Amino acid sequence: KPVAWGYEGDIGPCNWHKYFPKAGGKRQSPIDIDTSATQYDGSFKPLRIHYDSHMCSSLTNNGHTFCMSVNSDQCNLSGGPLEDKYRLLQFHCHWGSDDTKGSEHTVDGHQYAAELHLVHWNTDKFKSADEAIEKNQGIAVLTAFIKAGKEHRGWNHVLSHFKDIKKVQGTSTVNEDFNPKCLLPENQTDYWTYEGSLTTPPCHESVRFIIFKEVVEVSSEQLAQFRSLCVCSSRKRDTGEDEHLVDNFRPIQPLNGRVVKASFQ
Ligand SMILES: Cc1cc(C)cc(S(N)(=O)=O)c1
Ligand SMILES: [Zn+2]
Repeated sequence: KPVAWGYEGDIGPCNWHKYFPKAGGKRQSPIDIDTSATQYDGSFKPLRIHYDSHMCSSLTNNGHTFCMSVNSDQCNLSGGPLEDKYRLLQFHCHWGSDDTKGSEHTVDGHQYAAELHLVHWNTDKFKSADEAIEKNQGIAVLTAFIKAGKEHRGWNHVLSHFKDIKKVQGTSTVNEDFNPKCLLPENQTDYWTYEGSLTTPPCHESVRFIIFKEVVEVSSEQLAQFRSLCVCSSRKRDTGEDEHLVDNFRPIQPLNGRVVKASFQ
């Protein structure tokens, strides 16, 4: 029977380690990026992000976030700090109950309104994503910070399916021409990178994070749509309304001597 976990109370992040021991490990995510302590690495090749848009995908509410699964072998990531080729598996976001919080990583202590994770698995070293998710160098997550500002037209292609996944385990098939590359910032040469973990249980220490410096803008109304998703517990609050999925970000974790590299000076 899977162990329930969440973002508040007894099943919250402070207790994850009791059932998911990796959560108490030495290379956990997210972290604060202290820009005065990052180290420029001039050896990185250009990031190669090749996604096609004819990929069939489905959008699911897994009770912790929305997850757009992708099953195209044409969506690949390589270069930058990566030694191998990685394939896009899914993307999802983390957000907060208002625009002042929501990202998992922070920059010089600043928290953004949300954070996009494009999750890829190492197809050179492993035979399946399920295997890669547990292994060092198995996963690479392209990460973009999101702040409230002007509307983002690309995000509407995802948000338009939210009505089908309001309830937990709701799934919607997405067959339109949608290329998630449009969700990334224009500047894809300036990023920070470090070795960390899945930011939700089981918190496997298998992730290379690549975090773009440029912040993406979406409108406050679009952010409010993120918050409209309902959680798996969705136990009725005393007001009787469904609980909304809010603050699904993990607090920052100890750096434990890790160095965050920068692709820019
Ligand atoms: C549980 C989990 C699985 C995957 C593939 C990715 C993550 S995250 N939030 O670190 O991107 C979490
Ligand atoms: Zn994530």
